[in-house]
Amino acid sequence: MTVSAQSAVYPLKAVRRPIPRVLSIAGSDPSGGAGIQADLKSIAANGGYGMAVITALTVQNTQGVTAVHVPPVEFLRQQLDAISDDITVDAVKIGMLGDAAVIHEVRRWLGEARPAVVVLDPVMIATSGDRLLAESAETALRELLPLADLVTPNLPELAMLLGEPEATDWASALEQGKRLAAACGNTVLVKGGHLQGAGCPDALVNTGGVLSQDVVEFAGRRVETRNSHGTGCSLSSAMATAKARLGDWESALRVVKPWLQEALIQSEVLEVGKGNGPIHHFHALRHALQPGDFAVRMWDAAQTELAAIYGLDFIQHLQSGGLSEAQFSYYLSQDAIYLNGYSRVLARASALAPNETEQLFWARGSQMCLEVESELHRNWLSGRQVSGELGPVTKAYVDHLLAASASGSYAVLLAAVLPCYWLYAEVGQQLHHGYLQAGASDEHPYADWLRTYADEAFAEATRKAIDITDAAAQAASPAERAAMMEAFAQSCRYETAFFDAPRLHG
Ligand SMILES: Nc1ncnc2c1ncn2[C@@H]1O[C@H](COP(=O)(O)OP(=O)(O)O)[C@@H](O)[C@H]1O
Ligand SMILES: Cc1ncc(COP(=O)(O)O)c(N)n1
Repeated sequence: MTVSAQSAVYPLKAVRRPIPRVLSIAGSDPSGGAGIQADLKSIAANGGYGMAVITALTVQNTQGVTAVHVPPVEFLRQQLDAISDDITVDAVKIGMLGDAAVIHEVRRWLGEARPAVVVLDPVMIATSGDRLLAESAETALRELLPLADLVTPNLPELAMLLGEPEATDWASALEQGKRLAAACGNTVLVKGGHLQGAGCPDALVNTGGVLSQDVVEFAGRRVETRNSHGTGCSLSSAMATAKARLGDWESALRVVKPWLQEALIQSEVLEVGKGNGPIHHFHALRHALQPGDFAVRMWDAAQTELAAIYGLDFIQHLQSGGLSEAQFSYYLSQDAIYLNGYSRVLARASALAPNETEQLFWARGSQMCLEVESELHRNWLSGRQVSGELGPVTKAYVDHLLAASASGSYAVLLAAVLPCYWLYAEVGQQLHHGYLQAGASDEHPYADWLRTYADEAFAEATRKAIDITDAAAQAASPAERAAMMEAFAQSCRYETAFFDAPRLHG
């Protein structure tokens, strides 16, 4: 009994490879949007292991091709043989071939290596209009077509291969596709990219009964973009990969077409070149957060509140010395109450910390809060008339921190406690700087207080707290990160409210 690749129980149409080894035989585009550079990205983005044998070098950017260099064909032979002598090639994509000698060499190799899947993108002219295949090589290219399982011409190439005028509507493009498929005995992917209109269809065409119908159409929306450099290269290498992974052309195009459409939609973010830019092959990849990224996001989020804090009467009057004694006393008394609650929350961060270093850091922070609290009572509040009653903003801020500590997420709790370090250190440094700029007068009514602000040890602790929170964000899930930003932003708002509370409640 021979083992068939087709299972009677499960509709497998061919042996499928989870990570197919896909070889691109194509030209190089140094700008990275087309040719082997696009192929390797496309193969990887579609789940394959990419390899590349270079047929030709181009001098190219998004604006066009200015020169082509075809290396000695003997060297091409060595590259091809080196691959097939060592590696099982599950699929091959053939792109720019340059001239007839290259085509003959690739033809020889295909005959010997007999890869399971061969996709031929009959590249002749680049999107920019520049020739990528010598005119004299067109006949050799036509003769190569029957060796491919799938041919992916664009409409001008389809017309040239048939020796007919270019199709200007979808129906005649499909008719041409059928004629080419019948002539070559393989499957043709007819592409609608060069037509006008809101739609951008593609179709698989085979008149030999290989597909579920002779013509299988895949509708698609046309993306309004100039970034179409390398779409044909990317499509053909993605199809080679997806065919080896999924087993049949229809399943392959069903996943590749939406991928390509999204790559066109998201191409704008790349900002590559002044001409026809590349598509975004890795649009589906969520980039891992790099160290420092989340700190930058938090800093950006804090800017509105920082500006609001600097604009507050309390801060401006504290700086100028015009702040009323009653408001300053209210601020100090609420600070003492707040620090007691904050100390408990930092103790909770210490309890949740994943390692001893962080455990110790937050425990020290917690202890420091209690020390500053008693210092406030001893040196600042003892001689003042203050009620010591819990104010509404202090209560709301501490409740918010307690809620964050009850969330059970270390990362969310850190995001909630961070503004008290960061914004306080920032505002404190600005106030201290302003005090020094104004001459650091001993006559300033709040001179003693302003001098305490330039505490390098607190600035250092703040930097450490930012780094720890940033690292926690890297380890967090996207949902947890969103909760972190929310908790951080809310604490920033409470920082502003805390500085404004003496005006309202003092
Ligand atoms: N503006 C567009 N919007 C959506 N898909 C497009 C667009 N331009 C091209 N495509 C798709 O890109 C692939 C390549 O098409 P095409 O531009 O016709 O070939 P080539 O890049 O070889 O000239 C096809 O799948 C086509 O449908
Ligand atoms: C090296 C090389 N190969 C192929 C193309 C075609 O690109 P497109 O996919 O835009 O038709 C190109 N511009 N450069």
